Amino acid sequence: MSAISFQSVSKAYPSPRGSQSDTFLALDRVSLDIEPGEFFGLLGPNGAGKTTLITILAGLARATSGRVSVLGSDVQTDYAAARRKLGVVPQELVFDPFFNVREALRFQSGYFGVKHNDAWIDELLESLGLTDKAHVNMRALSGGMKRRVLVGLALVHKPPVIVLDEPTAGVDVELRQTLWAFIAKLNQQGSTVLLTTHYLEEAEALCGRIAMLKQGRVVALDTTSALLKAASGNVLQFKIDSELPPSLKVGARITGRVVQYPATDALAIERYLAAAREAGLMLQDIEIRRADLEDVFLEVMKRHAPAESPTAEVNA
Ligand SMILES: Nc1ncnc2c1ncn2[C@@H]1O[C@H](COP(=O)(O)OP(=O)(O)OP(=O)(O)O)[C@@H](O)[C@H]1O
Repeated sequence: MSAISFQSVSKAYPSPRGSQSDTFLALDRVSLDIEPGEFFGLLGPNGAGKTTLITILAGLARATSGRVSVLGSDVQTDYAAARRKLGVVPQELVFDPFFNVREALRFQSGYFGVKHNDAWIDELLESLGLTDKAHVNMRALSGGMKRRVLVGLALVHKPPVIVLDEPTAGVDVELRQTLWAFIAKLNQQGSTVLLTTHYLEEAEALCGRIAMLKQGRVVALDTTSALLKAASGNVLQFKIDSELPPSLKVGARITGRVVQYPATDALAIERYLAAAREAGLMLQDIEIRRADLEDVFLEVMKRHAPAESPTAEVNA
């Protein structure tokens, strides 16, 4: 039985541009099965549909069509069972301003019907670096601290499946490390983790398997190592003070002074460098590195070049 199963999930919203009968497909027949114990990454550019998929998984929105289940419990027809198996760390900082941290955790525990949970709550506070904030009102916490509490709230009922929607957005390096150490430990102990993030180095380090979404469709799905292997191979990287001639811009990614040129083989790199020399360019800090997940991501997104926004009629 899958830990999380999305079967041909579509979500249509009223089209922002069109007439009333037009719909905009935020998700287009997404099918994914995440196995128990996996650390799974869901990646995609802004607006790809990641949060929509997680919102449907959490039972907070209805899919227009398709089925979603958590460890065999359908999120619509068996909502309470599915919800109990799931711990969701939402992207937005939502919290009750009247509680202090410990009270919020106790309240959430009660919501899931878990009694005498103080030992686990203490462990959560400790693991998330919140012990000295236990009696601080939620209103008085910094953004990063609130995010730690959100993680605690999601885990308070010891769910076997943990969903993290951009948990490290706006979070300092220290908390990221604490958070990942804790989540990795829970994963090693058997929890399934579904993570969305824009920090691709985090996804590369943590996730065993990755799906990439674009415009509501799954455009890549494989193990992280297979995705990395299938990538171009190497990236030539250098800095430059002048403008690149148009011929050298083809296939290159330019960020300020830094130019990155993904290449399948050494010959392509040699050719590029020779052309740069011929053009009289002064390249600085030249290095050749292995393609990383960010290179793979950009390559996949480019391969699935922008299409018209998908519009379709989907049966409710
Ligand atoms: N309630 C809504 N009504 C209409 N359109 C919506 C609604 N919620 C999301 N959308 C649209 O659906 C698409 C997918 O949005 P979603 O938030 O799922 O993307 P995302 O991949 O999570 O993006 P991000 O990385 O920016 O968080 C976007 O085009 C968004 O504008």
